[in-house]
Amino acid sequence: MTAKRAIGRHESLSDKIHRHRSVLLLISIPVVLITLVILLMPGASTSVIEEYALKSSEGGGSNSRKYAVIFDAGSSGSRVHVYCFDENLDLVPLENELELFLQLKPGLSAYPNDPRQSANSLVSLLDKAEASVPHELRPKTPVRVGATAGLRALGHKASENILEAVRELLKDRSRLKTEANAVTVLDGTQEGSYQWVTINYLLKTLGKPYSETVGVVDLGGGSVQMAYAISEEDAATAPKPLQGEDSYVREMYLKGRKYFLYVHSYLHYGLLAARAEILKVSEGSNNPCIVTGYDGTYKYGGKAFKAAASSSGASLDECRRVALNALKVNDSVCTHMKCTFGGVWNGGGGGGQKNMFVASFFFDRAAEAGFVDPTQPVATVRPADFEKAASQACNMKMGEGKSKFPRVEEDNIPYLCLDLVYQYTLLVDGFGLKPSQTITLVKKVKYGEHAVEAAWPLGSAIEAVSSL
Ligand SMILES: O=c1[nH]cnc2c1ncn2[C@@H]1O[C@H](COP(=O)(O)OP(=O)(O)O)[C@@H](O)[C@H]1O
Ligand SMILES: [Ca+2]
Repeated sequence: MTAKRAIGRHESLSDKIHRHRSVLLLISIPVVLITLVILLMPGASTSVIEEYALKSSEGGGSNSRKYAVIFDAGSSGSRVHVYCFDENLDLVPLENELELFLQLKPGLSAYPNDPRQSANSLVSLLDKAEASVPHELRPKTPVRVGATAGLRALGHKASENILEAVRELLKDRSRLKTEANAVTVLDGTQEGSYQWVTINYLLKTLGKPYSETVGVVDLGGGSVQMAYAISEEDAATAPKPLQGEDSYVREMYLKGRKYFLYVHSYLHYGLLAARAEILKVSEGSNNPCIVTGYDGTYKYGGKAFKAAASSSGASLDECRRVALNALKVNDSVCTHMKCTFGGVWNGGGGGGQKNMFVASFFFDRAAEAGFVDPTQPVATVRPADFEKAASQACNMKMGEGKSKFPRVEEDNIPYLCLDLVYQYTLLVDGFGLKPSQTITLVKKVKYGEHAVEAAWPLGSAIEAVSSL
């Protein structure tokens, strides 16, 4: 042992290398090989650097992230959307999705005489929305509450009391930033133009010529909106709105381009409100739109309407006549070049109306009627598909509803003929689309790998963060 140690003490470096040459060879071969591969592969080493640079700018970029919390106080329910934008105003995922989206029923207008209770119905949405915004960004994050047809129909006093209670709730319970006018009843023009911005933003058509943008129709419960971009010349000759009506054209500056947007909202012509309008036409007697065998009452906006099938059953043709009557297509004066219905200017058509993205109840009823797949975000259909489904629904008896239309909700069975006839009539006789024209029914729009709700709050969020 001692001898060996003595030898070791006097061993030179070259002796050591010689003695361990096989081990050193074993280690050095892979190291040399890896180095060679890195040096020979073009761009390999720079891609490592780029990836790092990307990561570090993402880290720094999170300071320039902007969140927005938008409440959609709709007539049939309340919803909240939380979005996060980067410095280029692109949507950035929050956890796994591009937005936080939560909803509940009923809407604020279900509590017309109790503003506090109405406002408190938003508490669970508010708490979850606020929790999804990073702590330090909350005081900088705008929160907006936009109420639509439900509060519009309640009238100024009752809706203002509810909105005041909502303002109080936000002040007491939340650290989010409430700008002046953050809690309001949206006018129909705002609602329609936000919807147009949402869809065109998600389709990445903003910034392109107006004829490459798409038009939108949004069929809510209480109101329906149509919006599409028109040429500057057409905008210049737009008729003046009637007394008390919103202007027909809005100018918007988006992604470096000026757009002239034709937009109109029809209060009382959302799907649930239109049922009442159609039942009013038959004034307390039987109605040819009600499914054969049904005898009941339809409640809407605090009023009750007789909803009873006629003894001969529902009829597509007769229901069409009643729907045309309710829309006042033929018996209202059109003082403009061309009207939709109720004496409203139709916007003149053109390239911005070529592709129509039709949302909300159009998608939902088409899915319940079975001609659209509810698991897909969009579907291409024709107005004629609504008529075809209507003819089946108008020919069935109440008891056949579940087997003929397995996806229809129980409460909607008596009104399926009415709803589908109304939707067809609104598109074709109201908005003047051809029965054979293809339209896109839309629930969500794909944006990169994700899909985002096709609803007006994104348009409002973009406006809110653009001014920060
Ligand atoms: O964010 C959304 N995503 C998907 N569908 C929505 C969204 N918001 C509203 N809708 C659709 O609109 C329908 C009701 O409209 P809403 O309650 O908003 O009436 P309103 O717009 O006339 O006030 C819902 O049944 C639903 O189909
Ligand atoms: Ca709505």
